Amino acid sequence: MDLVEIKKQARKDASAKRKQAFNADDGSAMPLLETLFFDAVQPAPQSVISGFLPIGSEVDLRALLGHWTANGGISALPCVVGNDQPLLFREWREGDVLIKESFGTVAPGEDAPEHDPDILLVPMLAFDRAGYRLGYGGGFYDRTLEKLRSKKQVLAVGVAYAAQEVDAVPRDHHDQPLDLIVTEREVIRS
Ligand SMILES: Nc1nc2c(c(=O)[nH]1)N(C=O)[C@@H](CNc1ccc(C(=O)N[C@@H](CCC(=O)O)C(=O)O)cc1)CN2
Ligand SMILES: Nc1ncnc2c1ncn2[C@@H]1O[C@H](COP(=O)(O)OP(=O)(O)OP(=O)(O)O)[C@@H](O)[C@H]1O
Repeated sequence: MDLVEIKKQARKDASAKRKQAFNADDGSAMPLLETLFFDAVQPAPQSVISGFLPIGSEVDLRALLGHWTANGGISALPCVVGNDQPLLFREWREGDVLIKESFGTVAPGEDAPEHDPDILLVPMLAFDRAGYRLGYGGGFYDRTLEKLRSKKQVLAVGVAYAAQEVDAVPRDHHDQPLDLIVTEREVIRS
């Protein structure tokens, strides 16, 4: 099997596992993840934190991002510019109008200020303890982290249910490792 096939199978397995974890969650997972994140990272007040709005069984960061903006911080969401382009990030607070993009995601409109985030909360299907992640396969976060890391210091934080851990994510040369992974159970530093 080549890497593309291996990744495809891994995505299928990971997707099923994530759905299970999502369905088993009694509502306690996100508050636990949020507390672990803020305790571990202690973001400077001026930090821009990017998250994402959940699709399917992804972790739901809305409360975390809402608490950050309620405390005076800036939260941002990813915007897809093109299939082979890095993501852009635009400021967002609860209640702001969102526009539909391809891939079943929504994003802030062009009137929302653009930011290069200092801390990126990164969605994933699966992760391993070395800090590697499996996404949907668009390569969006790999491209985005490569670009941002060449410009400034950023902290890439993978967020997921603990059950999404695997022994080793199949690795490509362009895969950008995460600095930190936070689940409802623990913080993993790679
Ligand atoms: N919530 C969220 N927003 C995000 C991402 C993400 O992974 N999650 N992205 C990360 O790059 C970017 C959008 N890119 C995406 C690329 C592919 C798929 C995708 O393949 N979606 C599945 C449906 C998944 C589901 O419903 O569980 C599909 O279309 O089959 C989604 C987003 C930016 N915004
Ligand atoms: N830095 C990069 N420059 C050019 N192409 C890239 C880069 N990173 C990834 N790609 C391309 O993106 C595609 C998908 O990569 P990969 O399987 O690692 O995605 P993923 O990490 O699962 O997805 P995502 O980051 O969108 O959640 C591959 O075809 C790869 O060639």
